[in-house]
Amino acid sequence: MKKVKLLYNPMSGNRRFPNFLDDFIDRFQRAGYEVNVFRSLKPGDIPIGLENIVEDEYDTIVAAGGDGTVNEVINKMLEDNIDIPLGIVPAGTANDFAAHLNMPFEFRECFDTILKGNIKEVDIGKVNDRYFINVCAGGLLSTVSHEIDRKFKNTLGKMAYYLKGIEQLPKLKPIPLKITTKEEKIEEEVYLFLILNSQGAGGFNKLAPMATIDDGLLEFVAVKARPLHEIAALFVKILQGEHLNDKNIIYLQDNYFKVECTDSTYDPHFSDVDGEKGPHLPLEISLEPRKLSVFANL
Ligand SMILES: Nc1ncnc2c1ncn2[C@@H]1O[C@H](COP(=O)(O)OP(=O)(O)OP(=O)(O)O)[C@@H](O)[C@H]1O
Repeated sequence: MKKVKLLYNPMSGNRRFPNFLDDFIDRFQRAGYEVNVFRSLKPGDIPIGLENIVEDEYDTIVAAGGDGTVNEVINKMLEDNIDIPLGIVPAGTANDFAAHLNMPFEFRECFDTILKGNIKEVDIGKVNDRYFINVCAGGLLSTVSHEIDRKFKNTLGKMAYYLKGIEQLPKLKPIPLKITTKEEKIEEEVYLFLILNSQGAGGFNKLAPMATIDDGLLEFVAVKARPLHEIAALFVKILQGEHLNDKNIIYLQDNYFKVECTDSTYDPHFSDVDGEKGPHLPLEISLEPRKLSVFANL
């Protein structure tokens, strides 16, 4: 008999996933699977659900939650060399990575998509010693996801990110950055920078319209620190995915970036990694090509 391990975060998104547990078990059992379920009881629990997995014990792992939950799952899988295809159920708020894989947002349809078994090998980013699936960011807006009250996020969904973002605009503070890739070195003051594996983050789904998750490249997008009236129009362009040629944008593609703050007195806050708090600058970011097998609807 085949075996599937489901790990779910009951607090992700609008908390609806637990209502679909019976549907999940029903569909997988009918497809000939024995189902093993792990419920994350508290923040940081997810890796426990993948402890001591024996090689060949499972045929499929399914993670139901947002990007933060998926991040915890893939970190544990890659650290422990668990080479089992991963299905992602977009039960979070933004679900940027699942959106890029075109996974259906209706849960039952998503279960069926996983059962269809279309597997894709995807690139995985690494920031310092942690893996990320989707994004590593810093500056304005990147702390939004850490500051949003969970209730606010659960009720308002993606809108919560936008509202919190607007609330942060008056706090705009440039970060003096040095960005080093294999090819070039750039020094520039920026308000925000993102290093993306897929096309979007935080529900902005066209931040890096050229990105694909198996091209061996990460996309660096930064907004230069300029007076607000100069960059106001840029935000509309960003929503439409038409910002890459704008003079106030830095856009790079590479598989390695070093991001440093050039002013030692400046506190660059924390970075954001897949919507959760990440390390302080400096950041050393690399890409591991086609490192993980995931179920996709592409
Ligand atoms: N039982 C739990 N109760 C509260 N928080 C949890 C629990 N299990 C995991 N977490 C925490 O939830 C966070 C991840 O949330 P997740 O990203 O899945 O949902 P989201 O924030 O709603 O969605 P998205 O990241 O797509 O916007 C992680 O910080 C994780 O440690």
